[in-house]
Amino acid sequence: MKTYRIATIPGDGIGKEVVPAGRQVLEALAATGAGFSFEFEDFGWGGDWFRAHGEMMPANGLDALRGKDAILFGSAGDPHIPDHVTLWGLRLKICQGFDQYANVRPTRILPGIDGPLKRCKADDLNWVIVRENSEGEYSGVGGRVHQGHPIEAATDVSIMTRTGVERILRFAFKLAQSRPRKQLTVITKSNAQRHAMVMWDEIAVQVSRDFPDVTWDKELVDAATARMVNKPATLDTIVATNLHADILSDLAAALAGSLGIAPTGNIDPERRYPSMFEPIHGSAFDIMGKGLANPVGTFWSVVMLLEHLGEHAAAARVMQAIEAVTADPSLHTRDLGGTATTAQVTAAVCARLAATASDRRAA
Ligand SMILES: NC(=O)C1=CN([C@@H]2O[C@H](COP(=O)(O)OP(=O)(O)OC[C@H]3O[C@@H](n4cnc5c(N)ncnc54)[C@H](O)[C@@H]3O)[C@@H](O)[C@H]2O)C=CC1
Ligand SMILES: CC(=O)C(=O)O
Ligand SMILES: [K+]
Ligand SMILES: [Mn+2]
Repeated sequence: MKTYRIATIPGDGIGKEVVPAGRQVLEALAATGAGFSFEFEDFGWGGDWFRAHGEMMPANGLDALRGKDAILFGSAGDPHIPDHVTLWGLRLKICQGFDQYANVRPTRILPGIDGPLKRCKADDLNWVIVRENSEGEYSGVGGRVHQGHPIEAATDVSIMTRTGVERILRFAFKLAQSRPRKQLTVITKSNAQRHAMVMWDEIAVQVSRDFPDVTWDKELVDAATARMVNKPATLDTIVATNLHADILSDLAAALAGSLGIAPTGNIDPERRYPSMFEPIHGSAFDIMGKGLANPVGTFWSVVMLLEHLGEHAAAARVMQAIEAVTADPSLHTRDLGGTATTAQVTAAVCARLAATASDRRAA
């Protein structure tokens, strides 16, 4: 029987609640005759590790992850440590260290969930946002001088390389091609940002020639927000820069009902390194430690993890279990207007997996 080696990194805040819940779902899946097993290794990196060791993860931490089949991540962000220290010290260190350049963020309105758009039917909103995850606005290039003086200056330089832009556009065209509508929207800001974003548009034209069956269009990012709200059905696969897609995907999640539902994969498409799966949300300081976190974003990330491992039947089973649970309003957490706890939703998804396993045995 195949055993997958999975690293779990809960990190901070509600990451410590939703990652153990995600692991429970994977264990329930394996226990119900999935035909494979998991070997988990948990890493206690994050804010607590920082307080003890002065760094968010060990300097050689990537070496401990390198041999894993996948990583399940929670969140980096601690109320008592600056956000740029926590994010760069953990999540971005892993994403950049393992060149996980494609950040894939699907959004759908799951059964039973009441989205905020009154004219949007559930079927009208079915998107995958592809976020460039290695460079652009989050290259980490820049500096700060004369701190505290009137002449203080600071820069965050956005770096776009032809290699980086071409590989993410190629990934996005390929993903669009694999979806039924074969439709891609390339989002930039190439009116105001007249260098790198113009290069991005030009490379899009070049890459599109290799995908003649994909219908594609361009949208500026400001107009794209309005289109997401007013004409959601005109979008399918979307590709955008690191910053733009970060923002658009939180909007997408909210339009589909809650930030707590949305999943993501930080993917190395070439499979040189392990890929990392996480809910798109952060540490949620306002609800951490209360058992209120919606674990669905993590469970859907687990589905993406299973897809990445090639376990398509198991992925479909977990997705069906999630949808059966969202369809029941008594199992909605507070962000969805319900009263269920993280533990109750997790137990319900695990029970559903057990039930479908016995259905399969009976069949
Ligand atoms: N991938 C990562 O590691 C990320 C880390 N962060 C970090 O997290 C910290 C907090 O960031 P915020 O901007 O407040 O964003 P956030 O995503 O943590 O929270 C925004 C709002 O959404 C709610 N929310 C988020 N996830 C939820 C869930 N699963 N269930 C129910 N409600 C949920 C929160 O309660 C809060 O009201 C910061 O340190 C930030 O840097 C933020 C985003 C991603
Ligand atoms: C850091 C962050 O906001 C994200 O990865 O979505
Ligand atoms: K996260
Ligand atoms: Mn974000």
